[in-house]
Amino acid sequence: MMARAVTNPEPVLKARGLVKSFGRVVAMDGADFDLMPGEILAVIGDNGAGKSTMISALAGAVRPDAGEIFLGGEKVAFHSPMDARSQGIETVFQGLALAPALTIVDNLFLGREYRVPGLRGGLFRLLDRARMREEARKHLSDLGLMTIQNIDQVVETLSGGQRQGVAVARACAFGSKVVILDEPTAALGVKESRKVLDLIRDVRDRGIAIVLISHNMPHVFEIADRVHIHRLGRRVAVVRPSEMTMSDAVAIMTGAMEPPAGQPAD
Ligand SMILES: Nc1ncnc2c1ncn2[C@@H]1O[C@H](COP(=O)(O)OP(=O)(O)OP(=O)(O)O)[C@@H](O)[C@H]1O
Repeated sequence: MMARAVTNPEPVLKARGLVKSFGRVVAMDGADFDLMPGEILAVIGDNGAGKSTMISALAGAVRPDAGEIFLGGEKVAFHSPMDARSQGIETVFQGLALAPALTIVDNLFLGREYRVPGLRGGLFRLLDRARMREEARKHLSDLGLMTIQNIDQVVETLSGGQRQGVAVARACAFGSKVVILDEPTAALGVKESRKVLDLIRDVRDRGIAIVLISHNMPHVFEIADRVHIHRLGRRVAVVRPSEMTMSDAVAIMTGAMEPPAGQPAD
């Protein structure tokens, strides 16, 4: 009988030994990270554990002092968030990166507007509004966000959940491989959080790998495929919600409990 080949898929995004100090504070102290294709990976850790610093390094917003980052198996060095974005890593930073005074369409295409073809677009930078509106409508309806009736609505008139929805739609609309969401439900009520969680699952089901940083353990345990536990600047364990209770995960996070033997599994 032939042995069945067991191939571990290559992580979409991977980091090894990331280090970053801010003066005397060591925010990352040899942090490892693995995001597998098509998964929702939650990152949890106490305040100050270094989650944001690690995510910022993966998103091109922080330059690590040491360590390596691999995208699709290739070593990368991001020089800016735009650089990471152009290689397929979209990040919705905490507090949202939407411009409140602009419309939904304008926000979706902010920084990557379509120009009309020819001289009028090239020389005079004329925007191709019709194309942007058509695509905005398509992205929002693909993600089941057509409850937002009017794509010309100004973002500041939307509810918190709708805004988060637009930010997520924007992040996954542009051929991304990875979407990083920093506390996407932090400011939301129960109903709105639910919509955003459903949306995150939909995005995952469309094949985009998602990193979800959250302090909300019930949310994490509801939607994450795996949970990366961060403590004192590094990964101490990766667990599956189906195999560990929430209180044990929190105990590992705070140092009250040792991580399971053999952790973190590579
Ligand atoms: N730009 C900076 N300058 C100085 N110190 C920083 C900077 N960014 C982070 N730190 C410090 O690095 C450590 C890790 O911070 P970080 O924000 O990454 O943690 P966190 O796990 O995301 O915390 P929280 O859950 O509170 O957001 C903290 O001690 C923080 O004060």
